Amino acid sequence: MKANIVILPGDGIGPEVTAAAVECLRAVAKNHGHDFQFAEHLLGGCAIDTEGTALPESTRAACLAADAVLLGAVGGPKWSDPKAKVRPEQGLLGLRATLGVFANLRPIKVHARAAALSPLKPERLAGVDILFVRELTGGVYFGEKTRTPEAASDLCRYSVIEIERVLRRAFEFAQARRRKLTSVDKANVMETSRLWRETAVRIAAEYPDVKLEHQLVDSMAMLLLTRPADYDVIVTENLFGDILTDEAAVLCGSLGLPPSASLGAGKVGLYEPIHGSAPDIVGQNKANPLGTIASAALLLRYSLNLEAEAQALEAAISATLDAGIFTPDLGGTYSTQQVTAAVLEQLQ
Ligand SMILES: NC(=O)C1=CN([C@@H]2O[C@H](COP(=O)(O)OP(=O)(O)OC[C@H]3O[C@@H](n4cnc5c(N)ncnc54)[C@H](O)[C@@H]3O)[C@@H](O)[C@H]2O)C=CC1
Ligand SMILES: CC(C)CC(=O)C(=O)O
Ligand SMILES: [Mg+2]
Repeated sequence: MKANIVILPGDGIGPEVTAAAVECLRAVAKNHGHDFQFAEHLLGGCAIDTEGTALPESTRAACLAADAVLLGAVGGPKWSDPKAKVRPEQGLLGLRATLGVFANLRPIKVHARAAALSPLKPERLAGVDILFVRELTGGVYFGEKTRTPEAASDLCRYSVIEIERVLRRAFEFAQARRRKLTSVDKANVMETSRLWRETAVRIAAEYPDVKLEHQLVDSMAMLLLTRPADYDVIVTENLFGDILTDEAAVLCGSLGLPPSASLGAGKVGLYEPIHGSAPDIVGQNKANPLGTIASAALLLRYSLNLEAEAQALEAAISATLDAGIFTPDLGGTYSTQQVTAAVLEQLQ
């Protein structure tokens, strides 16, 4: 098949990990007789430096016209002055809104050898397989912001439509998995959460085969570490999902491992690792590329409908971890390029 894939390396370790994923996608294309065309564009701090804006019009247009978009990460200390007028993260939020990708899938799978590096006891990690569905285009990240010398505010707003559409996605994923859905909110305090919970109860009637439960976000943060194997699909709003999924990465052994797929009603999906630009390790050939390579596997699955190819890439990642070929975040001594070479070898 022919596919046009936009690559947004971004900032920090973004270019290192996207280069690794592109190599893997090229290998998959070669092995299976596909024609993937890659086009790189600017997003984030690198775009601010050259274009004065975090999401240039040329990037926006290229993403809208693509079959799929693969992103590294944006941001870093160079662009983090609190008084800065434009910020790299605005570019990423703008891209998510432009593509309308309201459902951010963040699968948390535990690979036994990598998870041995987790601070959690191995018996707690046995059988962990969670799919987070994080609402991605609403809530406090997108609400009105105010600032005076004395005070600041960020509005958290959700419409019923925004809540319904992401809940339906989550129920559908739960139907195809173990038929349990945990909806996470802060309904004891927040009005948006009360609307979220009310909507979840109403939508649940459409999915009688799925068991719905509610969990407050603060206790969820604790349960994720004490009883992680109890969860199947977890659906939550934007900010809670951002925080809980970085916490859940601890179950995997490193923030460098979990991938993500952001999907909406439109044709273009956005794929990115869940981590940020890791300024502390940039340019050292130390970044774990597996979260981005696994995001490329999700791209094959959800945007290109190439399930066998997605599975082949996931199996190559798994075999690399089986062999203990770890970057330093997993306690290893292998470089980004050596880990990528090991995945490529597994793909042969
Ligand atoms: N999607 C995106 O583009 C995101 C961007 N950011 C931005 O990234 C910048 C840094 O944020 P932080 O809070 O430091 O979060 P971070 O996720 O960049 O890094 C947190 C820690 O995890 C490590 N880490 C992250 N990814 C890794 C990988 N692939 N391999 C090995 N180690 C890895 C880093 O070295 C660091 O010690 C900020 O400007 C932030 O706004 C943060 C999260 C998401
Ligand atoms: C806007 C991003 C920096 C938010 C984030 O941390 C994420 O999506 O994981
Ligand atoms: Mg995050």
